[in-house]
Amino acid sequence: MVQTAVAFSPGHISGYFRRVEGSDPASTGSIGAGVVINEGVRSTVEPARETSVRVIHQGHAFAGSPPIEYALDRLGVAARVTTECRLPIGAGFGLSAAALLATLTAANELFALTLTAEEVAAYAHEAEVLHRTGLGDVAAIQAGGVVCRKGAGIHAEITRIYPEEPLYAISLGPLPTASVLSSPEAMARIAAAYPDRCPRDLADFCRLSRRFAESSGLIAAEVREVLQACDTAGVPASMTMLGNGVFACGNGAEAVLSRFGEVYRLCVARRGAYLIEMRP
Ligand SMILES: Nc1ncnc2c1ncn2[C@@H]1O[C@H](COP(=O)(O)OP(=O)(O)O)[C@@H](O)[C@H]1O
Ligand SMILES: CC(C)(COP(=O)(O)O)[C@@H](O)C(=O)O
Repeated sequence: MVQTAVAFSPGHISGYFRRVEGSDPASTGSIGAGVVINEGVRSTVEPARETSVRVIHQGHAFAGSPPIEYALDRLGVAARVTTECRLPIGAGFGLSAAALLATLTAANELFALTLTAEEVAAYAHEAEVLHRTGLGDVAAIQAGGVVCRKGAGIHAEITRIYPEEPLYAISLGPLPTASVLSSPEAMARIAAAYPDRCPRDLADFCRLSRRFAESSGLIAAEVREVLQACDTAGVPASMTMLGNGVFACGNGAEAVLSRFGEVYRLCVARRGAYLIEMRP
């Protein structure tokens, strides 16, 4: 009998977004653009009498993840879950969505729930919206690419391009997504800053994101310092939404960012969440 399922989901860097308020969680979300990245969350799921989640990041383990606990409950299953990631949590890399998608993808196989990938995404999206940990990340992560979401929710029209070039990112600390999504002032500035067009390529994505970040009022002093260094070096860069971090692309990006912290070299993901293995 199979006892363990392991799945992976890529993360997502949001560059710009606008909240869309629907009549229920399924129709609530955001429009906007972002990049699905090859780094994300690996989740190991085993059946258990009661659900528990262990989050492992850089050798440290933390207990609990309300969105995952909620989503497993919605599926009517109980499991012992271990998530692992290299990128920092709460830093705008869409890891809450990745953790949900990886865990639910594994749970679907482990418990033979026979959900389609869209149904898995629907449960993950609901958990994100209800816990205010994300709006458009799950919709984006359903497949890879530089993503432009033209409507809210997982069934919205989404265009994707797949550039080969890498992008680079650093984190200067967390910015809890719920704290921004719960602030009417911040949400009003964000709505007014929305650029209202899709990016043509990765450099265009960086530029549109930067214009949005500038008018959103979300740029903290330490993020500003990194962006200024990128400007001086002629490197297109912006802020990871929603985190105190910077992403940048093109020649020289890695060299500039490395002056401020550990640089993550990221590629544009080719696909969404997938099962890695089932083992006894
Ligand atoms: N790797 C992970 N494993 C399990 N839960 C996670 C993980 N990453 C985020 N979460 C959940 O999401 C919450 C943070 O959400 P958020 O600030 O949106 O992070 P991010 O910007 O990384 O998506 C965490 O408190 C936790 O409940
Ligand atoms: C920006 C955000 C609302 C949150 O993203 P994160 O902090 O990475 O969970 C995202 O879900 C979006 O709608 O674009």
